[in-house]
Amino acid sequence: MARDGACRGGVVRRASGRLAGWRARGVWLERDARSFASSATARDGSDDDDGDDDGGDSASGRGSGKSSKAKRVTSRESLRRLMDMRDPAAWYPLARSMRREITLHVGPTNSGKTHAAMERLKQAASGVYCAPLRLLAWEISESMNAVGVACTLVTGQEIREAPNARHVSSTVEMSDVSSVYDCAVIDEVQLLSDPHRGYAYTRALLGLAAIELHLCGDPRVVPLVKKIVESTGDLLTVKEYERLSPLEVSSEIVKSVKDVREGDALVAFSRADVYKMKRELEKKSNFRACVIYGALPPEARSRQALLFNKPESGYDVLIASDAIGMGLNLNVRRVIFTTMSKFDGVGTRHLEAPEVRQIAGRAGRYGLDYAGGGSVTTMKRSEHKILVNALEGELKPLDSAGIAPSLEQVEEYCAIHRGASLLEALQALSNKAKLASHYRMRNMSEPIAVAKMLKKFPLALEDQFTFAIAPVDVKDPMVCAALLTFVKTFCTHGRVGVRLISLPPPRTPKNPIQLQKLESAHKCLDLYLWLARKLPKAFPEPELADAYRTATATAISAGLQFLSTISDEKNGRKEFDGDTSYLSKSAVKRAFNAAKVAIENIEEERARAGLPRIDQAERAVRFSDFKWTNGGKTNDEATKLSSRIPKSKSSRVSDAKHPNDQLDASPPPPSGPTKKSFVAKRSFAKPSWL
Ligand SMILES: Nc1ncnc2c1ncn2[C@@H]1O[C@H](COP(=O)(O)OP(=O)(O)OP(=O)(O)O)[C@@H](O)[C@H]1O
Repeated sequence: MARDGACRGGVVRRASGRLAGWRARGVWLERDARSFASSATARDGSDDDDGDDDGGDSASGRGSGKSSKAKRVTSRESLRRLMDMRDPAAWYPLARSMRREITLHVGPTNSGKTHAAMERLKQAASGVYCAPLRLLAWEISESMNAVGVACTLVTGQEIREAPNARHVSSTVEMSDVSSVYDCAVIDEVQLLSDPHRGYAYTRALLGLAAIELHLCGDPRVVPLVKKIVESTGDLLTVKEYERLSPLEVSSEIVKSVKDVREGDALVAFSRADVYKMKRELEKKSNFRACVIYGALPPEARSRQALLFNKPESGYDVLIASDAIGMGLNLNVRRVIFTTMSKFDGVGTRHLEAPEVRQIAGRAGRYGLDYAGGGSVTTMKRSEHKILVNALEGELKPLDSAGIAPSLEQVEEYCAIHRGASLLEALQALSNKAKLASHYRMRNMSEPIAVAKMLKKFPLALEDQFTFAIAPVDVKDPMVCAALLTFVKTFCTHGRVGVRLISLPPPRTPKNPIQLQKLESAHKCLDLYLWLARKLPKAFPEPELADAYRTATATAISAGLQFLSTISDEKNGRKEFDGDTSYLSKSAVKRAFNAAKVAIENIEEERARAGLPRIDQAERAVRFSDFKWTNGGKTNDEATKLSSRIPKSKSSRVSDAKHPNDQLDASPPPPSGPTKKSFVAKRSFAKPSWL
């Protein structure tokens, strides 16, 4: 209880040094809180084991039997407590020491609920905005800074500090539950129920220590939030909103791309379909199309949105996947569903009503050109009825919020079951934990699949856990290969250079295949940056990775512009006279040159410090032991990992929730390669692949 007292004292004193909170204390409080519930007993139990081994009991068979029975009882009790996750609210003592005023803003898309919450946030002396996407976290930090509210950006990959900032814009996974804020906003709170990311929303909702907490989401979330708030003892007010501009279902079916008009957004559900539609449109009409889909880096998505929104850009039509459903303010007149079905990793299914509403709601955005009224329709007459039903019917309320096992719980499980692996711990915690009826365990198929692959590596438990929860697009073999390369190099050298990733040449991509390679490279660099934040000593080149990432995103954006098959003459528009400097071929070259300069600077610094050149050793791994790409063929192990992810119904990943958006996964584990990892390395035999 002494620790509890310390936490509570911290509230009154008001936490200082918020960024330090992320870096050092973010996990501590959760760990601390859980220890009230369970860890003490577990630790005591294992200490007893040691005592018994060299104690007098060994001389007496009877005494020893009694003591091992006692140990078994203690272990069972520890396990029972560990598996009892019915009250996650108790994991956040700082937030529990307050009576927060929670306002739940609910309404359809484009009803001004986020706007209302953001107005409160701007007025507060200190605050935090928790975004569902990195793109949105960036946009909010920029818009806050633009109106004079200094706001720092925190995502899984980067921290951009604004001088004297008392406001923070972060992705929900990175929300800081260890500091006290005057105001906090959680956007798109209905994602509480998302099978993959819901746990991060639960953590933010239960853990944010904000005097005023604003939740924005769709009305389906009301009963669930009420239920959760019952357990926290906070004050809850629900505010309902109506759409600010009308949205009608148009009876006009868009039978072919010839019927497409300026301001239309065509929605398809795969990258291939997006490009197919773009080719067809540009062949048969005078329109040029922007594209937006989940695998595009946030910067590229934002630039495509900018081109589409600017009337003089020559890009009048948008072709997008369901990635447009969230986070972009798009000047859309009409949303056209090219299909009402999508492949979700298991099979082809009809779109669910909430998905349809989220996407359709992009038309007629308040404050933009078509605010007078947006419309929505389909390309197939047979699917029009599905659209109408999806928009008109009652929606089922959400009934459960996500929860995920933490590193501390995994460690505790392994302490109780001596010798248990990460895989066993994850499987047991995700299958056997006892939860209240309004919580459900996060879909663990991806971390479990990665944990299986990691079993053969000599890693400490904590490092294994970090790699297992790393945000990896498991559908992309190049990214899976990058993860394996990183793990292997980490085990052999303890230090991982960014140039292990074979970057495509600094050229504007000429076709969707070249573009796809750049997209994959961008995801690998994102992964490196994420790991660099968790294990900074082992991944020492975040600046370099960031320089490459910027260059790659620039090349992708330029590629998207130059991929248009339609000429300016045919388009009848003059060149976009806005800021296109970042899109030109020379800008791409400049960005790649900046990356080269960054490499040289890093090497010079290392030479001055008497350190060996980075990567000499890592290069050896890359060229001999591990071909992660070879003439376009991907590494076998990576393909295996990619194919091992069970395609269960619950593992559906909508393109709107593309792993690119999820690159912040899970709360940050303590940073730096742990001492334990090196202890572990020494105690393991040389791995067979060396
Ligand atoms: N009172 C207002 N004054 C000016 N602009 C507003 C106001 N309310 C909303 N807006 C603008 O209307 C648009 C939609 O608002 P907002 O994003 O808050 O809606 P929302 O209900 O959160 O929708 P979504 O869930 O689709 O993001 C935004 O561009 C926002 O800036």
